Amino acid sequence: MAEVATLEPPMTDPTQRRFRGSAKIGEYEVMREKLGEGTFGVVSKARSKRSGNLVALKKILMHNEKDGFPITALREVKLLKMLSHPNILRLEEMAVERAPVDDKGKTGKKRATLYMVTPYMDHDLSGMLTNPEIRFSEAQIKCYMQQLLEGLRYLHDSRILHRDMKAANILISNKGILQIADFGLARHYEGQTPQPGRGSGEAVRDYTSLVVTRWYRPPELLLTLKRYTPAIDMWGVGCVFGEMFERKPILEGKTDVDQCVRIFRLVGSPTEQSMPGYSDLPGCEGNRIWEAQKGDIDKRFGPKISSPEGLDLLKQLLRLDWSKRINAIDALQHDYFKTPPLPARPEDLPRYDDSHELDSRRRGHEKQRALSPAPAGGTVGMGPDEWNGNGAPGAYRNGHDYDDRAPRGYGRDRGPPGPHPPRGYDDRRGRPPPVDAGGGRVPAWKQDRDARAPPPPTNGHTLPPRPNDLPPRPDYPPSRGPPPPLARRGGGPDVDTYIPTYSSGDPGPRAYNPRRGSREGPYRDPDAPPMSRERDRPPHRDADVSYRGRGYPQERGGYGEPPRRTRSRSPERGQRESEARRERLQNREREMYRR
Ligand SMILES: Nc1ncnc2c1ncn2[C@@H]1O[C@H](COP(=O)(O)OP(=O)(O)OP(=O)(O)O)[C@@H](O)[C@H]1O
Repeated sequence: MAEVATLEPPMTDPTQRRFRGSAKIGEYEVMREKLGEGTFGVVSKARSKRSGNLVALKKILMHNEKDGFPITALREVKLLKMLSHPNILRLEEMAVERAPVDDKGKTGKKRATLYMVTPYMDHDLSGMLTNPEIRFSEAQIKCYMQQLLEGLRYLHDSRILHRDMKAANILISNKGILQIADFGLARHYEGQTPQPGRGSGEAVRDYTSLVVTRWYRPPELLLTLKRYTPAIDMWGVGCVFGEMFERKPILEGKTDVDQCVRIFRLVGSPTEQSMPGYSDLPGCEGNRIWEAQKGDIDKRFGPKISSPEGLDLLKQLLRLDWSKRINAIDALQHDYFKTPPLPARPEDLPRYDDSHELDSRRRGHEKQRALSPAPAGGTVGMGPDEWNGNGAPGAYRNGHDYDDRAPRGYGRDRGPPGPHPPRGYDDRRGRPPPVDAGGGRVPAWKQDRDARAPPPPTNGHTLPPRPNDLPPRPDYPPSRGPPPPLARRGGGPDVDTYIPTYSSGDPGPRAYNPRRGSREGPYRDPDAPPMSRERDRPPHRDADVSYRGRGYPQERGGYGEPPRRTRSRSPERGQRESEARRERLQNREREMYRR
């Protein structure tokens, strides 16, 4: 929360009404139950009885009542309250629905439900692009791009990283106004604001790299750069720009490895010239499968983007070198916006029937395709990390192999809409995910009976892709042979695998220095909570904590199986241990939410 408190007051737009305060939910009449849903909110369409205006009510889901108000929602509310710009969704007020009272006038343990009230926007970009009745003209694309860049310029100038730039988070009204929404992953950043002609500048501290929906995630985050800059949002803008021409996400990676392969296939494989410092990034070790990619961006987008200026802007947004990737200030000055057809005026744009991402999912326009989960908003910095060997496709969601039956959303999977889950699967439609006996969230892999436990974490080391993650053979030169054997390290199934842990005597990977990568000392994830004492102690086979955060030989069970216990424990001791473990996990989770 500290980072929010230190926010400098952003520039304000006097034409925007400011945050009002709180209202009662009874002041709104719900018109449509569900416009959209995410992990922390179900969004409904409503009308204000006071003003008659249409609004969107985002219900803040409390997955774990014990933990109180979700930190992501708190962040979102705090940031939105401070922001004021025509291209940023405005938070009008919070609406409260009091917990139902019983005969004695008591609410019991139930808490009030909170809603974020924002102006109703007729469409989101993802919904529009999957609506076959909507076709964008080039002037219209330019108009939307200009507004998107204006919004981002304002955000970055206010030292805010959005960290979840994607088409579903870009809202558009029938007046042609575009607004950036969903600040659940946004945060304040330290460092210089972007300056004209100077990219996004240098970052001054580390943040978690587990942000941004995979299909929109920039290569530096896929390779786990932590000292990142607003350039991560600019990559997302590039993806959205391309999407407006192809009418579907341009890089639909099924795993993080596959995502990289697709990126490099589009823009060329990284070299020290095109992406200085890439080979020092933690995610690069052992993953050299992309060396021969050339890049087919001209061939792919040349015919679709009619002007060379448009193609150039796309290339500058999708630049591998994050320090040189174009910033919003410069992008707005790009010749693309100065050459005919000139950007349309918002008020001249056509009006359409409402289009939301959820509608397109319902209409079945989305093909059955890979979900591309980004980290849970609430689990930023948590959860299995593919590069760390847990990276089964979909690992954020179900902790093991990619499974396109799984529902969207659990653990705030920030992927594009997916197919509906099978009956009986908790699809979180307004319901919280299952909780375990201790009130904690049940790891997704535990919810799915067929799922194996996730593979062990690897202390922040990069592991080569598992065979299932590998792209088809042509991308993997046979001369290289199969990927090297997996280094075994790390912990059990319910561990926050994002936290690097080392057994004694194992220095672990060394720290990455983003200023040309000197590697010094044991690597420690800056976003991780302090190491627990257990993890600093030498391995102890029997206790659960002993295999958590430590390697165990492959022959002991392969992926995901913890080592077998060799000594029996008394039930009391077992219970004590599991309570202690639960408490540790909850503390860790709380710590993670705080980041
Ligand atoms: N003000 C609004 N007007 C109209 N629709 C909206 C509005 N706000 C959100 N939506 C719809 O709800 C969807 C989800 O909203 P939002 O991204 O804020 O929720 P979320 O819980 O953070 O979702 P996710 O976890 O997928 O990011 C949007 O894609 C959009 O379709």
